[in-house]
Amino acid sequence: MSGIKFNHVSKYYQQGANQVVALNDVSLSVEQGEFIAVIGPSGSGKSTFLSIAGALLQASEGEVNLNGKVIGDLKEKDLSKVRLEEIGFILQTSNLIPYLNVLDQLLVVKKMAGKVTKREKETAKELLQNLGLETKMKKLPEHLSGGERQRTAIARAFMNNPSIILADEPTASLDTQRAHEVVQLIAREVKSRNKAAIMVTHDERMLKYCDKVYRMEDGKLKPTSFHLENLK
Ligand SMILES: Nc1ncnc2c1ncn2[C@@H]1O[C@H](COP(=O)(O)OP(=O)(O)OP(=O)(O)O)[C@@H](O)[C@H]1O
Repeated sequence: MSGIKFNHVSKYYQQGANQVVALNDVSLSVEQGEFIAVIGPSGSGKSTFLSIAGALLQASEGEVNLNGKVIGDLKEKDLSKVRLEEIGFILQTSNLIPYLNVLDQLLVVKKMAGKVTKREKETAKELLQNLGLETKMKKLPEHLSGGERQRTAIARAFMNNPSIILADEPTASLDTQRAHEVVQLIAREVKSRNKAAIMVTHDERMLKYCDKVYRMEDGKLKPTSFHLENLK
């Protein structure tokens, strides 16, 4: 199978003598070509959920399947490979490297792994062009607007053509117009290239771009009664 599947996943944290139940028996499947949103109050378990989906954190119980691989069965080396090759992370702040220009932000991982091929450079340029950054390729992050920085981070997340996209509050630092643009870009990538995407958001205006909306409450994930059709 491709995409993400959570099968009765729970996560517990030990806090002194107490055990915090951050995820409580979560089951969910996100198929290729599907864009889902997770909303919910602070502390409800959204970050924990996304970290487990991104193989950054292991579940305490249950099984997580990413593109047919059971994450709990993989060694750290294989987990790193999955993160690098199969998952594109888009975070709240763009986390760009201050001394690299926009083009190099996309190529830095390739550079570290060896030599950047002509083809890879072309791919990076095409991506930046698609995201409206063609005139910004040689600019450093400090000379970009918040929206341009976030679009650079998105281009970077798409660089490896990951089949899974995980976005944690991707619109938090953006104005309304940029926020819509950024989420539309994610939706477009999901639909045109058949990816599976999960977005954690507080921004209800962005839900209309998603296929399904779930609400996290006290570690439980439930489908919401948001009427997406009405939002469109
Ligand atoms: N490393 C940790 N150790 C102990 N408890 C933790 C840890 N990380 C999270 N928690 C607890 O687990 C619960 C879920 O936290 P989580 O960060 O997943 O929620 P969230 O919905 O992402 O919150 P927010 O919207 O504020 O980011 C909270 O009660 C939190 O205090």
